[in-house]
Amino acid sequence: MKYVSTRGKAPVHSFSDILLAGLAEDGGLYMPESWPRFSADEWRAMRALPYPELAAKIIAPFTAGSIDHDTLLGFCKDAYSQFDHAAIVPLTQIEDGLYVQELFHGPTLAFKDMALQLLGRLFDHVLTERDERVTIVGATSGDTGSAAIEACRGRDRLTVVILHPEGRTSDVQRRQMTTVLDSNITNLALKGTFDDCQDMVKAMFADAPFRQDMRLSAVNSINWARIAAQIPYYVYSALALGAPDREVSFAVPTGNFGNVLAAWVAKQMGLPIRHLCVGSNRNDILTRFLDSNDMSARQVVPSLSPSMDIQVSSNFERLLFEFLGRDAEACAALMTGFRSTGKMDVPAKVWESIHTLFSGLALDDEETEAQIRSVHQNSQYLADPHTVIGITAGRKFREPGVPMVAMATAHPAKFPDAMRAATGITPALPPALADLFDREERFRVVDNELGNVEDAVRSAVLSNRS
Ligand SMILES: Cc1ncc(COP(=O)(O)O)c(C=O)c1O
Ligand SMILES: N[C@@H](CCOP(=O)(O)O)C(=O)O
Repeated sequence: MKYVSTRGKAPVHSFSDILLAGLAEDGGLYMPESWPRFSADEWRAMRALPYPELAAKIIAPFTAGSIDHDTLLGFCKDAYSQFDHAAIVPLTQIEDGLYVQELFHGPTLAFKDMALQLLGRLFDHVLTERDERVTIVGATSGDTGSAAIEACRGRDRLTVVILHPEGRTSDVQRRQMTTVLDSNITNLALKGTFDDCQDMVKAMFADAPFRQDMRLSAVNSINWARIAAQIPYYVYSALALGAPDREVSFAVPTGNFGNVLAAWVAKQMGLPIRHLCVGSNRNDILTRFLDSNDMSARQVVPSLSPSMDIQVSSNFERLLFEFLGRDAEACAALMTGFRSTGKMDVPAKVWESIHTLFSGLALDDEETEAQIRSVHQNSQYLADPHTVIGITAGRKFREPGVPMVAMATAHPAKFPDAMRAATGITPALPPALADLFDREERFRVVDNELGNVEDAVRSAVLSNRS
């Protein structure tokens, strides 16, 4: 498979190249040149596959030409071997027509493990083949950071620098990152929001000499490999609920738009997905856009679902590119305009076709807390503050005869204060994390200033190599 940039001014690359590059040189995001498709018979034949085999089948067309199927299968088996549920991504019915699919059975208790456990292995493989090293710079609002750290710790071809917004993650989320003391891991607490962290990562990529010198790479969902590895769980639940002989809808709590984008890709690949419902907190730019074509960024406000405290959703660019008929020039113009004005005028026709497939629902903190309580009381299901937003969106948009699957993106133990306030229950951390609050923490607070952050990245690389 070859990959093109959404801004049309970067060279076409192979999977291995874009895995290491992360972001395209023209500031755009990589997209596959074409969509692989499976026939109804091919989907049916996948119904009996264990999750790692299903994952390898779905991801293989995207790695074709770079990584062969058997090698990929080995990585998938290994990546999902340490998940704490036999089904890896178990599906539970909580109401009539409404299901929850749990994506948090990996080592760091959030859906990010689904892709990052695989990415760590892919990075190692490609870097060993090429005898190279890279520096991963990542931005996190709480979950990507720990999943990336866990997947990459101790890998000597990788130096990892993660930026989190100071004081804006839960304590559990912060400690899951800052208590990992391996020499290839550095945590920076940026004085700012997640959007500032993500902007900082993009600014480092835009500094061509620095990018080259440090051999920068990415673990956020700007890296296409993240999206590819998030597709299989949609296939898994759709097949379990009757696809390809029945349509299925999904409800996804959304921030950077990477998770729901993977569902949309599954539809491009021929999976009969009827409707995609997006849930957000008060940082509701995406749901405002879906409701009324209002794509205007506001100040990021802290919420009970900190991982979704995001206003600039990177992966929206990929959707836009596709709905603009892959017109890279138009896409680049809209994205640069958005960057400079904080507002995007999406052509009405484009908005209408997106709106036909996607719907959005935003909940404020009070509603989120009330929904956690009500789902627990009515269905005996303990949903974390992100998951419950997806469940509520799914409930609103479900249609008779079409199963609605809400994605459970994080374990409730990551947000003990919110869970206790809503239900009186403090979910326990699993045994592997039971001593999290006794562990030593290491991180540096940095100003939101490019030079400072680049210096910190440089010294992380030097100290990891010495
Ligand atoms: C727990 C949780 N739920 C939902 C989201 C939103 O997912 P996405 O950014 O892929 O839209 C995130 C962060 O990305 C998350 O960590
Ligand atoms: N919610 C994320 C933010 C980054 O999203 P990503 O999927 O692009 O890595 C987080 O928890 O860090």
